[in-house]
Amino acid sequence: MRPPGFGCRGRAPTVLRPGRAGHNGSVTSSADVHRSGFACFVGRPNAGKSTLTNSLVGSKVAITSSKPQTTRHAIRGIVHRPDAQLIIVDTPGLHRPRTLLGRRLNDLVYETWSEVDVVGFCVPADQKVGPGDRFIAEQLKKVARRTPVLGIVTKTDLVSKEQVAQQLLDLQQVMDFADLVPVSAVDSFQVDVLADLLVAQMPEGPQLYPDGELTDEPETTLIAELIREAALEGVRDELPHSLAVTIEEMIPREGRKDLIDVHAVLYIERSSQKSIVIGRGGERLRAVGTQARKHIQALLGSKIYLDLHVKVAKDWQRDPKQLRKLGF
Ligand SMILES: Nc1nc2c(ncn2[C@@H]2O[C@H](COP(=O)(O)OP(=O)(O)OP(=O)(O)O)[C@@H](O)[C@H]2O)c(=O)[nH]1
Repeated sequence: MRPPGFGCRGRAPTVLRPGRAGHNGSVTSSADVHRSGFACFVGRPNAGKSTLTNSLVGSKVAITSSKPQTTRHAIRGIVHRPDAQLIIVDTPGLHRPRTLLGRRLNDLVYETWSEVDVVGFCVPADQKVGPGDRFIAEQLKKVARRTPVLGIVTKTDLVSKEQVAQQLLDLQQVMDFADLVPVSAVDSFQVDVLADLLVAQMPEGPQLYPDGELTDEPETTLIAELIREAALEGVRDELPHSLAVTIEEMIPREGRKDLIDVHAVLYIERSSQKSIVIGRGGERLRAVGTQARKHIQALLGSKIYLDLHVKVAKDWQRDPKQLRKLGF
């Protein structure tokens, strides 16, 4: 269920910024104001958007991986602060679509941009600002009149201070930003500053989610994503895009209060991919299960038995019926 306000841009136009003069000339201190709203991060695949979301939220809600285009769902992380509630929508990396899945992912990105209060454009510090970034900037300019865009240089821990400064200058060339900020999610450098900048763009508003809630994604979606994340580790280039995970069943074990049975299916596109996912004597699949189980148990706060099956859904990325079945 969407909380009130999401997707509604018709909110009070006069938003008092903390410490800034309002229309009546009075200065509003941040202590007087509670803000709430939505933010999303955009950027090339692998720019560090999911990791930044997790760092801001302080918990693993979006899956991260060194494989590009890992994120497929608009998972929202929620940042709770005394003065604000910031809901972060994690979008897939924008790219030139080659398949039906690719086009659907891009549509999801554009839809999200028009619904949020602020967009953070992420560019990694260790890669030159390039055609991919300029492509995104061109698309962002279309929404920038309505939605403020922050320029975020990510992964600053990977380069020198001088390179960070140069990257900020280079990023500034591609479009006008409401603000520019360098961050590192890995060593938490300036993540709090970024949170302040995002919150400053939120309208005044009440808390939209209860205290302690970190995401409104269904638990099964998070669990499926954790399994996919584990399965992505160490697989070769073309396979990541062929993997999809569904949770078929999740039930408490009869007579056991402390154990949940989770039955999941890992889909691939071709039977030739089966041996890669399963590994010799089932070795790889077992390792995937062990890693996923660890994260799922942490998420649920309960022991689980994870039953993983591998099935072939032939060319599912190009088949509308199968895409629907897999939740896209
Ligand atoms: N050193 C360093 N690595 C980072 C940082 N943030 C992310 N990474 C790494 O960069 C890779 C990509 O990070 P993600 O957060 O998955 O990137 P993403 O932009 O969400 O990627 P997509 O889902 O493909 O769009 C992972 O290997 C992360 O561990 C950072 O601040 N410092």
